[in-house]
Amino acid sequence: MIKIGIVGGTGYTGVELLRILAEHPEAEVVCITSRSEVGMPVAEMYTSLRGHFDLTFSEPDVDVLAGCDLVFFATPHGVAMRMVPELMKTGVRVVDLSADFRLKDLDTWAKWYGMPHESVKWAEQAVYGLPEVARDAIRDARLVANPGCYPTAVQLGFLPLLEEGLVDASRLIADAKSGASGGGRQGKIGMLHGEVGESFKAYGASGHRHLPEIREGLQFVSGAQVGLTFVPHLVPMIRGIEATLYAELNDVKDFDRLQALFEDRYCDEPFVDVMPFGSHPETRSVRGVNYCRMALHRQEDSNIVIVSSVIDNLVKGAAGQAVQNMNIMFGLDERMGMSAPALMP
Ligand SMILES: NC(=O)C1=CN([C@@H]2O[C@H](COP(=O)(O)OP(=O)(O)OC[C@H]3O[C@@H](n4cnc5c(N)ncnc54)[C@H](OP(=O)(O)O)[C@@H]3O)[C@@H](O)[C@H]2O)C=CC1
Ligand SMILES: CC(=O)N[C@@H](CCC(=O)OP(=O)(O)O)C(=O)O
Repeated sequence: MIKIGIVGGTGYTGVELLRILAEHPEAEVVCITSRSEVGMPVAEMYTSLRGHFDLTFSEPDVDVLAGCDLVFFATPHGVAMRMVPELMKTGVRVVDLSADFRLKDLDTWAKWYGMPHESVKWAEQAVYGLPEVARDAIRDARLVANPGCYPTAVQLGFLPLLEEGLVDASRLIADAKSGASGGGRQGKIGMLHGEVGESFKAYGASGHRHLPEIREGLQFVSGAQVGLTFVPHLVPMIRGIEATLYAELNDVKDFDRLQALFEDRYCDEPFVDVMPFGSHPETRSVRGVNYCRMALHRQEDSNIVIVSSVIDNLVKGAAGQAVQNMNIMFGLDERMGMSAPALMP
């Protein structure tokens, strides 16, 4: 059994990790931390986990975490980069769900996250954990930077187009919408039901911290400079992201082969589902599961490719992708612990 530690176990991604790992046949959670709930039984705080875990929350402590094979950080930005250097000395492997190790350009990281990076060495060594791009590197990684939620939905949708150089990479548009659980569990006025319910708004339209992450990832696969307009929106639902993506084909004749291109690119990917041309993927079709489901569209004889891509922000956008990465790192079947279909309706 892989001995697992979770730092930040009371948050939304922490409890989602527990939900997935409860059914994982090769993983045992031995340590789960929360500074505010020390001594509280996990199953008392999250009654959905009654009968699954006999664990209590403890203080984050590197000496205790050192007894694990793998530690997940499900903490706000800035926490992992301070604990990882000490933890790495013990031989533990890490999957960080925060953004601390996602960017290679640390000046850009400091600009968007409002603090200097404190672990340059591990930022260099971390592997950006999008399995559909970096599976081989993830297998041997000591530290995996789990991609962000919007970046997962957006990159997977654009990937085949950019890898083949079929579109103008300087004029990409991503119009993305997220449920409120994307903002985490800590109290923020903007996330209250009275603020989010029966309302719908764009935010971060003049710049969001996921913009440089998406751009860096897409530049890596395309080998070209990427120009991206990315606008996130908050919708009155709890889970789910839908990203509508727009790209201009260099040669309009390529439209005829796009569906086959997407199907071929993802045919061996256990968690990417390319739907028939013209379908409309729904966020509820991925609720609670690790899938990215997508479909292609074209309006009349336009040269604009439209891709609609959906994920559950807490699963393929966070905890599920983190477990997928763990499975790869430990040589397990990537689907292990995540084979059930989504809840419907
Ligand atoms: N929500 C989402 O959809 C997604 C989130 N992420 C990222 O995952 C990370 C976790 O997100 P989420 O679960 O939503 O966050 P939450 O705010 O819901 O939970 C944060 C957790 O971290 C703990 N924590 C806070 N500060 C510290 C600290 N200084 N040291 C140790 N533990 C701390 C908290 O417990 P306590 O304060 O008691 O210690 C809590 O358990 C974030 O970086 C987020 O950006 C990534 C993709 C999607
Ligand atoms: C709806 C909402 O507020 N979403 C969050 C993004 C989700 C997240 O947690 O960000 P990371 O993927 O970088 O960790 C936001 O816009 O800040």
